[in-house]
Amino acid sequence: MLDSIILEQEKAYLKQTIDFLKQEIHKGLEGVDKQKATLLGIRKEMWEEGMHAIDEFDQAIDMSQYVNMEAIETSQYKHQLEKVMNYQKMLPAPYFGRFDFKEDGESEEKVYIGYHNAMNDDTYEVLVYDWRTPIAGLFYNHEVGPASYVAPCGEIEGEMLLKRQYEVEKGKLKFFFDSSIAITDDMLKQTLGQNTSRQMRNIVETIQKEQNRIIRDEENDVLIVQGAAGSGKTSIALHRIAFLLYNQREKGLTNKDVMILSPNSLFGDYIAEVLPELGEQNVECATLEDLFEAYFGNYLRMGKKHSQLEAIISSKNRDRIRASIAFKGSEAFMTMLERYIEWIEKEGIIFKDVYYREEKIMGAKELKTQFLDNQINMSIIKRLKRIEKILLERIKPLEKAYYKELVDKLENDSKFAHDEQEEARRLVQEEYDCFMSTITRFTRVNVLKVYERLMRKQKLFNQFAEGIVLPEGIEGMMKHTAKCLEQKQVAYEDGAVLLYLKLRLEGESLYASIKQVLIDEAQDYYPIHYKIFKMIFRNGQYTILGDYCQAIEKPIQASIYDGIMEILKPRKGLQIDLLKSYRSTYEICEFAGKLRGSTQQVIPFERHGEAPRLIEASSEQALISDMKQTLACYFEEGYKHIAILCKTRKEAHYLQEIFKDEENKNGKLIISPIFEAKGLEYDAVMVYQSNKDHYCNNFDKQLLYIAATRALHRLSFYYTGEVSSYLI
Ligand SMILES: Nc1ncnc2c1ncn2[C@@H]1O[C@H](COP(=O)(O)OP(=O)(O)OP(=O)(O)O)[C@@H](O)[C@H]1O
Repeated sequence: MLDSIILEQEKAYLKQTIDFLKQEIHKGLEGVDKQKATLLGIRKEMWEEGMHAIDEFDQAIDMSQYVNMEAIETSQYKHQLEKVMNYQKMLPAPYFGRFDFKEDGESEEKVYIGYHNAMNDDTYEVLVYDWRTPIAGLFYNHEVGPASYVAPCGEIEGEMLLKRQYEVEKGKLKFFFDSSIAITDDMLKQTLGQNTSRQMRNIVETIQKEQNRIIRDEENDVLIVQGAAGSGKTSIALHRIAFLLYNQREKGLTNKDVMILSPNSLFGDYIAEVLPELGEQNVECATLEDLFEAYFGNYLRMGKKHSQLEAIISSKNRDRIRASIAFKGSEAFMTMLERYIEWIEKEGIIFKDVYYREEKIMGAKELKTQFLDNQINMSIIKRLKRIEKILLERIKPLEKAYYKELVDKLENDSKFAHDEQEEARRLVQEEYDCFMSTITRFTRVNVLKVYERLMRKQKLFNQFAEGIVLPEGIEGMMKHTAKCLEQKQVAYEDGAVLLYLKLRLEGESLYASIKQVLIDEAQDYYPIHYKIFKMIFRNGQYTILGDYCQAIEKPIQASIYDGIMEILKPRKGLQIDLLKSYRSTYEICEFAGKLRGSTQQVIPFERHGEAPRLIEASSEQALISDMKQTLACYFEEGYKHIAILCKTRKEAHYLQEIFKDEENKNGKLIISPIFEAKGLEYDAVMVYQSNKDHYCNNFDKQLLYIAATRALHRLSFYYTGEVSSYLI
């Protein structure tokens, strides 16, 4: 009886909300049309009043009024349009949750939570609260009982009397339940049980308490999140952006002030839908390679991260490559680079007396004094540019005199039968070019050459290496690097060094306006990268998300985050660990736990499925045939995104050829090396050739961990010979 009354009440509220939304959409669309007409009118008038031909001061003042009016109207128009669009999006399911909250000393309030606010502008009644409002935080943070939240006016205390979740589809209430009496989170289980899609989905309706804390944190300038595979790090990053864009809009934060540093360019595509789904515009997603390009343009290209990983996995020299990468990214090497930069400043630039024709313009000593006079902390390159400018200023009168002298001379030369002035200009230019080529020998710095010099000159290198433990085979590494740099071949790890040197020598920040930086797959970066980020995003707050167990080219160490705070030096910083994993079934998660090279226990979400399978085959042919059979079964079971993961790109090409006809109209088959699947997920994963020879050391184990944790529902390993000992 009581239940049916509640059901009727809920149905009535849903109808009331939908009616309200429809009415507002209708009104809004009319308003938008009118505003559009007004705006077009203003723009037309502006044009007719001669905006295109302002030459009087008064006219400019008149015009500025039009410009202001136009800006106000445009902003109102955009706002109105946005509201209509949000309401349209809300129509099929205006909210997904509710709680009843009784603030101390006030009456009880029903708070419905949805993707956006729905407020009656006449009565100020809020029918639905945006999930990002302060009060909505209660929904994610509290069960029934005493509860409080921080509103702009301070902490509000009270009691949560009821907490309810809804499934509304196409405007119809399908079901709802009170979560205070639910033992397991049914809604989350249902969501996680679905198939994955090509693109990442939002998790607004089921954000967990520990995730919510990170999404809503506004206190810390640097927030480091260490989380197991599938703990929701990437999802959190995107929801955090949506939260910050909503809550800091008034402080002026826009999508242009936010940057995601992603592991590869495909990743940007994978997450592209989430922010628009949440009603926000996408933010820029860049890789380290993109940052490099922004600074070096077309002059230089750096190698891709994937090529680096491929080299490590496939090369016989993998230990040497690993050692070189680790060293070039280390604090120790940066100390050396700093010593080198100091040396360049003090001794490395050889100034020479400068002459214009015969006349001395500036002596070497004066040049050096000018250069070292650095009261406003200018970068080396800027100071050199300043010197270049001074020198050019000084030769200007001499050039003029020279030009005059030449014209006179040519005019008096009866044998000269051409245009004297043109000839004089040519000769002055010639002299100028000669002057420039002399001074630019010390006023211009080529970063590539600077780095190459360090790698080529052993004595110089040793001078800066004092007290630093160098890796074995350093001479070979230097020679190899110098040779590559000479040929303008920049490996991924050398790209970072060049970027570091460029930023330090030039001191230019192209991204100083970025206020929020989100770094995903943080375990892939070295101290040098964080120093680079600090220089590039000098005004940014950072959210750094990673899992040290998903490193590929370096050993598993929980300490990888230690240096980050030191480098970024936040006023306030925090590291949070996420131990619960949501992506995979309980069985897959447990299985993957064995591969996770850490003592940190991961807590699987209680969603059960088939245990991962190890399938032995007598030959390669049999193995492929087994895989084909399983693939067909997986498609049959309704899985839509299936991946075959292998160790190298070469294997991936081989498998792509073999499986080229296996594409299924019911789903998609993706074949890739494990390192390319990082950060992504599939309904089912099959791992090719997971025998002992293929996966034999700790780094291989890390690859297997990444592979296993990509699977949501099904996981199987195929091998011939003996299975890798890590899997049993
Ligand atoms: N609160 C949640 N509600 C619903 N789904 C969730 C929740 N948290 C995580 N998920 C789901 O779990 C999966 C893993 O999330 P995500 O990719 O963000 O994790 P991750 O920590 O970045 O993983 P990895 O380190 O493996 O890249 C996704 O399918 C995501 O939708």
